[in-house]
Amino acid sequence: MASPILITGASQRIGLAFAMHCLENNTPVIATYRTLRPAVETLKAAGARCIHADFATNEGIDAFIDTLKQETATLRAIIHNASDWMPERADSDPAEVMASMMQIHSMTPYRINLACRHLLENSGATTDIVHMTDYVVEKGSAKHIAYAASKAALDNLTRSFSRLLAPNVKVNSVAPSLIMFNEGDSEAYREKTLKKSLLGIAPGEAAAVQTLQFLLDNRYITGRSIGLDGGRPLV
Ligand SMILES: NC(=O)C1=CN([C@@H]2O[C@H](COP(=O)(O)OP(=O)(O)OC[C@H]3O[C@@H](n4cnc5c(N)ncnc54)[C@H](OP(=O)(O)O)[C@@H]3O)[C@@H](O)[C@H]2O)C=CC1
Ligand SMILES: Nc1nc2c(c(=O)[nH]1)N=C([C@H](O)[C@@H](O)CO)CN2
Repeated sequence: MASPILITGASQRIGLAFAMHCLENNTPVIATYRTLRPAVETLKAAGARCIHADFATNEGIDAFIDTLKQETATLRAIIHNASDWMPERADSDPAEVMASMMQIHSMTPYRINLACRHLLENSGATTDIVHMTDYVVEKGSAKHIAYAASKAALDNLTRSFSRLLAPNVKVNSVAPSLIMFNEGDSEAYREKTLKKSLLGIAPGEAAAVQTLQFLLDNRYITGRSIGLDGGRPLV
C-alpha cells in the first residue's frame, strides 16, 4: 500500500480539489477538516481517511498528531493548506489576530513537521512537505497585516525544514495570489482584484493542483517558493 498524502484543511476549495485529484490517481489521502461539510462524506466515499482537527490550540494540534500516528506509519507528503484569511478590523484585538494567524500558519506546520518527520523519512522514498503561503509574503498587505506576517513565517519555515530534512524530504512553498474568489465577494471587488495581475484571471483550484503535483513529481527542487500569481509582481 502506497504511503498516504496528508492534506490539512481539505473540506473545501483548494485542499478538497487536491485531495480528490490524489484519490482519482490512486494515491491514498488523509484529509483534515474542522467543519463537517458534505464534502467530507464525498472524500470518505472516495477512500480518504478524514480526521477532525482544529489547530487553533496546541492541544488541538497535538491531538491530531496522536490520531495521525495511529492512522499511518508512513507519509508520502504533507500539504499544509489549512488557513484563515483574517483581516484587521476596527473592533478586532490585534494581539488575538496575530496569535491566531501565527497559530494556524506557523505553529501548526512547525509542530506537525517536527512531530511527523519520521513518517516521511520512513516511507522509503523521496517525500515532500509543501507549505501554502501567499504572494503577500513578498509585498506585505495593508489589510491583512498579521496574515501576511504569518505566511512570511511559513515561507521561512520552508527553508529551515528543507535544510533540516534533506536529502530524503523536499520542502517547498506555493505562493498563490488570486486563485479563486469567496462566496459573497462583490462584483466590484472581483473586477478590482482581477486587474491586479498581468493575466487577469482567477484560475480556480486546478492551477494549485497542477503546481502541487509538479512539486511532488520534481526530484530536484527544495527550499524554494513557486509563485502562482498570474504575473502580479510585474503589474
Ligand atoms: N484562494 C485563494 O485565492 C488563495 C489561497 N491561498 C492559500 O492557499 C491555501 C488554500 O486556499 P483556500 O482553499 O482558499 O483556503 P480556505 O480559506 O478555504 O481554507 C482552507 C481550510 O482551512 C481550514 N482551517 C482554517 N482554520 C483552521 C483551524 N484553526 N484548524 C483547522 N483547519 C482550519 C478551514 O477548515 P473548515 O472549512 O473545515 O473549517 C478551511 O476549509 C490557503 O493556505 C490560502 O492561504 C493564498 C492566496 C490566494
Ligand atoms: N485561507 C485563505 N487565504 C487566502 C484566500 C482565501 O480565500 N483563503 N484568498 C486570498 C485572495 O484570493 C487574495 O489572494 C486576492 O488578492 C488570499 N489568501
